[in-house]
Amino acid sequence: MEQERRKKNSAVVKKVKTRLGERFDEFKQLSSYYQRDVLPATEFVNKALETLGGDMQLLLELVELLPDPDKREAVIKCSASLAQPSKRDPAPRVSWPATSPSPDKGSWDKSPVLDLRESRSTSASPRINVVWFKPTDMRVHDHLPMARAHGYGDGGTHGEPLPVLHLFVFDPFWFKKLPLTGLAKTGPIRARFWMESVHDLRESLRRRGQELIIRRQPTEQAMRDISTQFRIANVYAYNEVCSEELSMEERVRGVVEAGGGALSVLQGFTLYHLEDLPFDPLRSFPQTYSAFRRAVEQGCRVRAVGEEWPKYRKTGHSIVSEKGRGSLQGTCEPLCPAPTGVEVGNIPTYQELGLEEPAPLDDRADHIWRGGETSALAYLNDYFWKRDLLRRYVGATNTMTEGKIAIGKEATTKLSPWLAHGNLSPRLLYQEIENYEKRRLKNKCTYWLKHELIWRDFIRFGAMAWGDNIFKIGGIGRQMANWRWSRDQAKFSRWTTGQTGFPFNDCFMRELVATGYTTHCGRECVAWFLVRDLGLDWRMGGEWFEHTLIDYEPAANWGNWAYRIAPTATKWGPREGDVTQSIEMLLWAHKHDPEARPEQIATTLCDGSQLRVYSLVLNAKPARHVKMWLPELEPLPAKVALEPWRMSVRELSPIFSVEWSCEQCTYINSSDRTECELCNDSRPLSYCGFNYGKDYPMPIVEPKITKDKSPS
Ligand SMILES: Cc1cc2nc3c(=O)[nH]c(=O)nc-3n(C[C@H](O)[C@H](O)[C@H](O)COP(=O)(O)OP(=O)(O)OC[C@H]3O[C@@H](n4cnc5c(N)ncnc54)[C@H](O)[C@@H]3O)c2cc1C
Repeated sequence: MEQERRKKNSAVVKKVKTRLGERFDEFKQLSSYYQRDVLPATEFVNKALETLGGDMQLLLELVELLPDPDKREAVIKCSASLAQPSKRDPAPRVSWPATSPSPDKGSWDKSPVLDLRESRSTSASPRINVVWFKPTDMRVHDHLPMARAHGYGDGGTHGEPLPVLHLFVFDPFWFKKLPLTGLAKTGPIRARFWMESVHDLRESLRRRGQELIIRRQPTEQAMRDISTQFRIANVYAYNEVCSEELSMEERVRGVVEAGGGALSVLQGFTLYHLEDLPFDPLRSFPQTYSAFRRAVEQGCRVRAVGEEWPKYRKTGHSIVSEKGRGSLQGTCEPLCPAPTGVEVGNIPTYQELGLEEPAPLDDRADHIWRGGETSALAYLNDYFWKRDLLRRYVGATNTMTEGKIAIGKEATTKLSPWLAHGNLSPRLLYQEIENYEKRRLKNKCTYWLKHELIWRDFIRFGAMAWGDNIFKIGGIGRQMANWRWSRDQAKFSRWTTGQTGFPFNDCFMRELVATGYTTHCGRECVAWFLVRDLGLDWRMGGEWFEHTLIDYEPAANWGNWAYRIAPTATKWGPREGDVTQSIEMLLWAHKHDPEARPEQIATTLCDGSQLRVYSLVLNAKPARHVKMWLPELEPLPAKVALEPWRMSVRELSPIFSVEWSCEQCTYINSSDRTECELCNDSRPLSYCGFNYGKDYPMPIVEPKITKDKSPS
């Protein structure tokens, strides 16, 4: 009997689906609310009729699809009474949009404005829940605040079903000027990524019959405005760890509580849950990354993705991998209705945000990122499953394994912009690594990606433990306050524009400006150079990164500067009488590039320090990275492109190994030279059309040159 019913139903579904197209999905959504008791029978019938264009016959046919016989019967009764209009229930308190707003085409600024009612919240105003999305959680998968707002509590229980308003605010806070440099907190490249992410989130919600309400004003003001129209029962949001964001949270809490509601702040962003940590991050945070890693690896588990959502929990489909369903369907359904009568709001223009429109991303970029969960998941699928790159992943912070080079398009995942904006949940990424390990291969590379996510957690929980010290000149242990810091604007400007005359700095800085990204190795090179060699206030570097990075996240940026860069750089030098020390990078390059021979780089090593500064020069043999971002150095042999001062320092000869042959000074040792470069008193500063000092600047500080010192 039941089998027959199912057979009949699937025939009905097939027929009606073709006829109704998108409206069938709407109907399905409505019936899921009805089955979950979010909608009473009368309201379900009213809305279903609207969706079906008033076709009662069709409705009765579709009602047969409902599995629960009581629910079917209630609808049939209700439809009969609806035949007499006078008996219809009064209009529901919270109404629905007749159809989901159609996705914006072309410009995403033209989102429709729904009926805006000027009203003051009263006890009769509709009660709603709010999901407060932030720039760090722009997705629908594995989103705890969304689950809670839609009535899913711990263990998947069903809470009070209220209409849910989804909110994203372009708060002017994110675009205000930074104190030392006067730069906008968010630069144009990251702003574009945000806009794309917001657009994607809005589309994703619309596909679920929801709407993303967008505002451009202080967040607490946005909340206040909403509370003049609705009674806000609960605002659900992810937690913050840095002080300015926490202050914003407190202001929002004030507004919500004044209206009789509550702000529920839920733990997220990290791989591990705060409550699962085997130590109290505020009282006994591990002193070092290694201690942190050992503690979490031994003492806590990673919670499952989206365990709050019954449908997702039940099917357990991968939303990424080839063997799973590969779509977001079921990750966060069914949902409560959206309130209507709200101005939906547009995504602002660059001009409205006070920014210049950015040029398209430079095609030399490691990746042309597009913001949003859709592209994040597609990219992840591509990296893991289609191109199968995880098996040879190197990892951002993998600096100790000789021969490993963390520069290059495939050496690291390039997921940071999506992780930083919450387009991708770290738990989902972790789950996918485990899938990969089960299905394809488990090796050091697959582990290393988990290790990087632990780094990410260390820095984020660290920001809780270290507090505002990560923004202060003295740093985490306040040990750097009295170091000789400078704020020399001319030096800073040469650093930011990639004109210091040190290719290992300049290539990464130019890449950063053009793309919003450079590898971890690049970030460490330029950051160390700023502190150790230029002696500039490290917070100026921090601000530059904050403005420029496409993957900026406050804890990750300031935490890395305060924990990793500034203390190490000031500990090791420069000491009295020292000149540039970051040349150590060349030593590191040697260790990592099997093709670099000691004698090729031994001439420009720093003096003694074992500090390992990485592999800038990676791809050292052809100096690929340097030449890609500093095309003016293209005519130079690789060794000279990496250290152009070889052209001007007699002790560094032979500068060009190619064609060199002067034992007793008669040979023209390179193509355009008329005299031996060693024996010639006026050493030429041009080579194959390259004019040193004109095409590329002389070094901003003197390179430290230690002749004939081989790396240990
Ligand atoms: C001075 C400085 C500032 C930085 N600022 C940021 C920032 O604002 N936002 C940011 O996401 N990363 C920052 N990093 C960390 C790191 O450089 C980038 O996360 C990494 O380069 C991103 O490339 P990927 O996604 O290919 O890395 P992968 O090697 O693929 O790593 C996977 C993920 O692990 C995380 N991760 C890896 N290393 C770190 C780390 N040291 N700290 C925090 N997370 C890490 C990132 O989310 C990254 O996407 C900074 C590093 C330094 C030295």
